[in-house]
Amino acid sequence: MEFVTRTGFHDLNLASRKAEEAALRRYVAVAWLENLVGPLGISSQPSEKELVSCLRNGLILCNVINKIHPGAVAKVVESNSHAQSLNQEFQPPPAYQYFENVRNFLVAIEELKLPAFEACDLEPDNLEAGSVAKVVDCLLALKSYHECKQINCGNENGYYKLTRSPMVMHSSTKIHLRASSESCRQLDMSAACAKQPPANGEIHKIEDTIVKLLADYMVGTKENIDDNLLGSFHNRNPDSINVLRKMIASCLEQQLQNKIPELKSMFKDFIKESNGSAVHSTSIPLQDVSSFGHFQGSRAHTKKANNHMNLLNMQEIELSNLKDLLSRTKREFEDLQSQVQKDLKTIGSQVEEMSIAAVQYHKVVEENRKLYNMVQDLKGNIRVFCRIRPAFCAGKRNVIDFIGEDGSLVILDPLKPKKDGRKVFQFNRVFGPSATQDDVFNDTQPLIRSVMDGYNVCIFAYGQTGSGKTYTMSIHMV
Ligand SMILES: Nc1ncnc2c1ncn2[C@@H]1O[C@H](COP(=O)(O)OP(=O)(O)OP(=O)(O)O)[C@@H](O)[C@H]1O
Repeated sequence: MEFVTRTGFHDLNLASRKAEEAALRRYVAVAWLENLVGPLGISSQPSEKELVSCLRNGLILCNVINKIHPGAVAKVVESNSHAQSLNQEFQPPPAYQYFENVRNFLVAIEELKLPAFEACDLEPDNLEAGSVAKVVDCLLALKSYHECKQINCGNENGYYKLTRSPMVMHSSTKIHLRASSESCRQLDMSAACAKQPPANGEIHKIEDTIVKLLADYMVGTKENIDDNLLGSFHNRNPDSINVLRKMIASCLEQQLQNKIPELKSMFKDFIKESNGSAVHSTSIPLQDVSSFGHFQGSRAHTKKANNHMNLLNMQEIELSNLKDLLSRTKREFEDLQSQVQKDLKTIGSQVEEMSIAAVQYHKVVEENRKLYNMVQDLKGNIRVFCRIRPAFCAGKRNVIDFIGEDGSLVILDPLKPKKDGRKVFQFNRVFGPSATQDDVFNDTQPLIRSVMDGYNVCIFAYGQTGSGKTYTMSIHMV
């Protein structure tokens, strides 16, 4: 039950452990390459970039595979500066070498059914997470293939083990997956495995899948397993099955998190939201195979929760915007209110001033009216005007002797002697034959205003027939 005690994948040092393991694998690969093709011109413990720069031109790769499998790469594009480039690790090789040699190497690797990588994984300036690991995997697989080939004395169909961890090689209890026992299923990554189909039936397929995952996990995490475990699994031993469950669940979780890096942060957020406290995502117990379903469900739930959180955040932002708008509107409304009150006050004072002015105006008007009528009175309550009609016959004698501005009128009777024939009359005003209707109206108009002011006024005309009474009293429209 050593596995159970070593399944601490969730501790926070997982990343450093992985980096350490990757570095060890890289050193083993470099040591093997140097052993095979001589000094590479890099340190025995190179960085990822150093290793990739060294392998980038493809010469070393082609030489290695040709040593293991002569003729695997028929034509290696040599460079004059090959030796030099080996020593100068960062000198970029010509592009055609890079592409041709690396491409030929990868074709040969695929023909040997070994795990390959992509040409772009050898780009030292664009190293992606896991790209160098793929290169190292390929080299170690080639190494295993080589060792297997040596053990089987050139029998290319012999099985070889894909070493994932250098520590496995040094382990005293390393797995012998190559065992040909009938009771144990063989874990074979080579073409030979493909040539040996698994046992018939669905159950065997599932078993194969589980065993592959198990082995992958065990090798990858430096765990080990005794030969009895697979047998126990076949015998439905509950303990063994439980161990397998835990390992597979953990393995799947790890692989998922590696493939979907953002899953970790999503898990963190989800757990924070759910529990209200920060819990590391790797602390989520995935105890059995069914946990994977739960994990997937949790992922969907996390996505949903994230969507809800985003929605909630957006609504909170909108709410705060609305609050700001409301407070701004309130302030504007208050400003408007105070402004309106000020305006009302101003208008009130203006109205008050106007009403005072109006009262004063009325007083003045009243006073003016009184004074006006007083003037009318002083002019005389009874006024007598005399209007002389123009003569109709030109040949008739004129009896008007004199018309004074002060209202005096002198008449001369031609039939009587001069002294007796002269008659003098006094009126308020005398309108001569040439006076117009307007002249008469101008003198009458003030009386009409007195009528409007409430005074009684009477205007009448007196005279003999045809003297012009109706004509004078009528309004003459010009
Ligand atoms: N100032 C004047 N200028 C020109 N024509 C006048 C004037 N006054 C009166 N007449 C004319 O004299 C004529 C007689 O005038 P009017 O009818 O007004 O007289 P009357 O005094 O009213 O007569 P009655 O007493 O018979 O009614 C009219 O044809 C009128 O047009």
